[in-house]
Amino acid sequence: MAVIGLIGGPGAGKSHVAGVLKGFYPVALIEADKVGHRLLAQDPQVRSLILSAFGPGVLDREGGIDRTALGAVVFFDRDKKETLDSIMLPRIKESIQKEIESLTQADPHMTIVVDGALLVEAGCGELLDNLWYVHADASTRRKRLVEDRGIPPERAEAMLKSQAPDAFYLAHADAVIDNSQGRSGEELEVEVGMALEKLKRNGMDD
Ligand SMILES: CC(C)(COP(=O)(O)OP(=O)(O)OC[C@H]1O[C@@H](n2cnc3c(N)ncnc32)[C@H](O)[C@@H]1O)[C@@H](O)C(=O)NCCC(=O)NCCS
Ligand SMILES: Nc1ncnc2c1ncn2[C@@H]1O[C@H](COP(=O)(O)OP(=O)(O)OP(=O)(O)O)[C@@H](O)[C@H]1O
Repeated sequence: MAVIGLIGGPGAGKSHVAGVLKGFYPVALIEADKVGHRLLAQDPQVRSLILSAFGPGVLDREGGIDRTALGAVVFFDRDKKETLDSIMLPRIKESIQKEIESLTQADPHMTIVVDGALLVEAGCGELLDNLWYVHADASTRRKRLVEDRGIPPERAEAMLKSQAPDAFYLAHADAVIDNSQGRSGEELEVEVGMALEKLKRNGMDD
């Protein structure tokens, strides 16, 4: 059994690498973004804290949290992003921990992959056996966010600026997966396979 965390900036390709892993190996996937979306949509305490911190401008017509509006506030203002992080990250960690526990109970030998940009900031390091930094240069990431994901350029730029620099990720990573533009699918698959092999050799997947 091993729990692998995938970290990296927006557009680096964490979800893409998670997809490669899931396509080739029997792994369970936990997506931290989806955990956050669920909390925003379903947790009344989260809704109330967000409303107090950011005001009614971040609500949609039905009274739910409008993620586009909330992103427009926090990606452009460091203090507000810190406020959002203080509300979300401890709860995201708690949900991920519960999910890991229930997956492990169902199958103690399961390999679990957790995809999340802010796993280190959320204190999830202690839940993970191995942390992989998915890396792509800033211009590739910018291009992917704008062209592949349809995010407006100013918002993509603000998202890139609101995350930690390369040095932070490198300082915490056990392995680096290079997902730059121009790498072939086969190269990426080999690199992912090698990182898994290394984990096995180090006896972390028992
Ligand atoms: C800010 C929100 C409302 C924007 O929603 P939206 O649907 O537009 O974006 P989405 O959730 O798909 O996030 C896209 C990417 O933005 C980056 N990102 C998200 N939240 C943050 C943050 N607080 N700080 C820095 N980058 C972030 C991540 O790389 C993420 O993959 C949303 O991302 C959110 O609720 N963030 C807080 C939850 C969180 O911390 N998620 C990361 C879990 S590790
Ligand atoms: N190696 C690749 N080849 C082709 N397309 C890729 C590759 N890696 C990522 N992409 C595309 O780039 C976009 C961003 O990738 P992805 O969603 O995996 O990034 P992410 O790191 O999970 O981003 P975020 O933190 O914003 O969730 C997606 O549309 C994805 O399909």
